[in-house]
Amino acid sequence: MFKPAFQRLRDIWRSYRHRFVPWVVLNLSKNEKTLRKVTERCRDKVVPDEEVLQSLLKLFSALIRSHGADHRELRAAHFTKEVPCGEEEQHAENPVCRHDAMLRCLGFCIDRQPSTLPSAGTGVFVTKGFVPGGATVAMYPGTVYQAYEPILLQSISNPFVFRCIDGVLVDGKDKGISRMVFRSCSGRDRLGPFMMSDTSWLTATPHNPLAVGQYVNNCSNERPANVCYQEYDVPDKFPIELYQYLPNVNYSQDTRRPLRCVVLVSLRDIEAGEELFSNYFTIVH
Ligand SMILES: C[S@@+](CC[C@H](N)C(=O)[O-])C[C@H]1O[C@@H](n2cnc3c(N)ncnc32)[C@H](O)[C@@H]1O
Repeated sequence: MFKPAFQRLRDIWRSYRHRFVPWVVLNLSKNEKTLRKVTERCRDKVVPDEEVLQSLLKLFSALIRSHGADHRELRAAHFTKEVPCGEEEQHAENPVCRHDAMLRCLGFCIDRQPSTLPSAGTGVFVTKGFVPGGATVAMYPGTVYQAYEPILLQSISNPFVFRCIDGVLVDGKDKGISRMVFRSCSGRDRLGPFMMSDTSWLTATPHNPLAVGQYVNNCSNERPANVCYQEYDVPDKFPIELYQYLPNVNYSQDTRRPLRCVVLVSLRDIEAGEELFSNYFTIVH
């Protein structure tokens, strides 16, 4: 009698698609109507991986072009003494340029701002343009831990640990030990001149403007979800020079599987000024 009940409980717990423990445990009962139910794991993807890939390639290629163009323009200006020495790097890292690239390529901009929900801290908003349904709106940055890898220290009081459907964890906290781990793994994986991940999501001005998905707040009965999480494994054909914009890195160098990223996809059209809300609880039957 006891065993089947226990097993049922264990199965329900394991079937939670995404868990931000312990916030989920404390808040699930208040927001039961917001549970997202999916009948099969493979049906959970709102858009095909190829569409996610095309959006990322479009944005990252524009970012790399605008970065190069900034450098060229500034170098020229520098020679004609229009730009004082030392400002070149500053301009090339200009967030306005990156947001322009995003607006041109994807048709919208997103950014962090204080949430519209009381006591929910920071949230993510569409600040310009228009997001059509089915668009890749944001990325969830962080260190990727396989299900069997230890994360105990990093997970203590950490509301940014995201659990994928297969038990892979992504630690998106930009402070403390989580920050140190990300920076160290990112430095380790550098391939000659190529950076294999982007550490700038740890700052207020990420080079990849999509990499703020860890700040998206949970929906409520009054504020339904307008985005959802979707796993995305980086394919072999991903251009090596564009890895520098990926905000994820494997905790272990020996991981023998494609790099796991998590993207947020829009569930409907979203207008400028709207806050993004995801669903922290999804049950896969
Ligand atoms: C992944 S973080 C999201 C970013 C967070 N808003 C911040 O400023 O750090 C998850 C935490 O955000 C807060 N949060 C998310 N959704 C919320 C909601 N609907 N109402 C209140 N707090 C929320 C909770 O504190 C939760 O532990």
